Amino acid sequence: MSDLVTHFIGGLPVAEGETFAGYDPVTGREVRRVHEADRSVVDRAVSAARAALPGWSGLQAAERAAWMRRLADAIEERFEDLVAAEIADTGKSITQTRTLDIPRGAANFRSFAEIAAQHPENAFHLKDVLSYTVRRPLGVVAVIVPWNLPFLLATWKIGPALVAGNTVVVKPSEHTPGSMAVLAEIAASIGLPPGVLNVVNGFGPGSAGQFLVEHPGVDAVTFTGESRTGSAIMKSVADRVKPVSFELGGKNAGLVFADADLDAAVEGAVRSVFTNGGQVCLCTERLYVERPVFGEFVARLAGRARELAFGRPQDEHTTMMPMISAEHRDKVLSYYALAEDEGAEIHAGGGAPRFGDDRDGGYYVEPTVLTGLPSGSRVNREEIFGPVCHVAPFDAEAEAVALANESEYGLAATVWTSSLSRAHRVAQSLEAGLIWVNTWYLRDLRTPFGGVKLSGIGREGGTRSLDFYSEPTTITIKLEPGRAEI
Ligand SMILES: NC(=O)C1=CN([C@@H]2O[C@H](COP(=O)(O)OP(=O)(O)OC[C@H]3O[C@@H](n4cnc5c(N)ncnc54)[C@H](O)[C@@H]3O)[C@@H](O)[C@H]2O)C=CC1
Ligand SMILES: O=C(O)/C=C/C=C(\O)C(=O)O
Repeated sequence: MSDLVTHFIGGLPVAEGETFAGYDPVTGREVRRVHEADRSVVDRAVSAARAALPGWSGLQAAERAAWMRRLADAIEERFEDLVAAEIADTGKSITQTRTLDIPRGAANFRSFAEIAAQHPENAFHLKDVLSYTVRRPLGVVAVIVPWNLPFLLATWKIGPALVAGNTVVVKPSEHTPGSMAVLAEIAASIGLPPGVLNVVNGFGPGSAGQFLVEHPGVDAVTFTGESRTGSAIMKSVADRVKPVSFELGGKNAGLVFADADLDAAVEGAVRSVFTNGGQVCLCTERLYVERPVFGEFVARLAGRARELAFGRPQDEHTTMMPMISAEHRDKVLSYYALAEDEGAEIHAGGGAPRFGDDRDGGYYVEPTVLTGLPSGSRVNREEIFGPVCHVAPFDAEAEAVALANESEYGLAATVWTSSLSRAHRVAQSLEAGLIWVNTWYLRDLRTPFGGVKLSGIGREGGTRSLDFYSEPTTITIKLEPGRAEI
């Protein structure tokens, strides 16, 4: 990827529009310029996707699946370029990028190629009447994604949208255009038909994001990001009643029971609170720990938080990454200050680290462990999206469930216990779309993925993705005259 990022329209790079700066989160230095799409560039991208639609949707599903496998193979051939692009944009550690972000991108294409083969079509044959459904693509799909898992999240939507016969226009986050620029190069290099995958860059409101979702040639919108943004997008597509699939914010709870394997629960909490700098919608920000093990759990979690390593992304031992931007770092630090104002006790972190080198210009914050706040405090209610959690004690299972459910969000939850019946009972009582027991972020791409309440609308994953990205049409044929119509 060069340090000038262009759009990708109709199979070609398009260098149009003003440019804006991109910054290295590790040092805060400007490292790239990105073209911003205005309405006319967005219009060209949507027109290119529209023009490609008949040819692409007219392919046999197996032919589209073969393209998805080719994309996955080509991603693996350009693996290190994608790793470098993702690290340059986000400051993620090389270990995480090599084991999670980029392999998941290839898996997103490969797995939907397989899942498409199993997508159900129904046929009901009553006496003298045959009813069956065929699935048709929605048309041109707008894919709007955030900066925290740029490649993983974009491909999670592009794969099923394409395999279902749609064409797409992707708008990556303004902070992280790099890996989509490499994917565009990959698509061109394998000869993916022009216009099937298009990429436009820019911001959200008043820029490429808003122009894209509002465009009358866009038939559906899939979005991952903040709940408020989901709500804004919903308003802008309401007039045309476009289908939306939203995976939004979270304020995820983790419940640790006294009968849990405490070593596993502490290590699980380290992963679920601090992975990706806490910048994953699935991260745990509220922990509830049964009182007999509360003190030990807090001390051990705080100790592990202090051990996390703020190295350079390229150092394989690095375990803490910077926040994505100066603005987001300031937002996270404002919550650290708010926690103090609200009366929290800080067991680890609470500020920004100093390095004495060029990383002092970057966007780092300390991994932070808090206690002592009431459940109604803002720190316990609002999504912070940083490496921070609040830990509170509980005395009874029902109390723990009630505390976990005391949230406007309902994306994910974790339960740590050695009791099988408690695991099922509690998991079935939690108001969240995704519940992990004695683990966190263990993914099977065939399962439904998404949240309840402010955390989203609909589910993607497995055939649920294909359900969203296609429309069933029911065809009913009267085979014999004389049957009464209903
Ligand atoms: N839960 C989650 O998955 C995520 C939550 N966040 C939270 O959101 C806060 C804001 O971060 P942002 O990057 O601004 O997230 P965001 O949700 O506003 O942006 C995500 C994507 O939506 C686009 N967008 C924004 N407004 C739009 C609009 N009106 N129409 C169409 N596209 C639009 C953006 O350009 C970006 O590509 C963060 O501080 C963080 O707390 C951010 C990223 C992911
Ligand atoms: O699909 C996954 O594995 C992860 C999804 C994570 C998000 O949607 C997020 O952090 O926004």
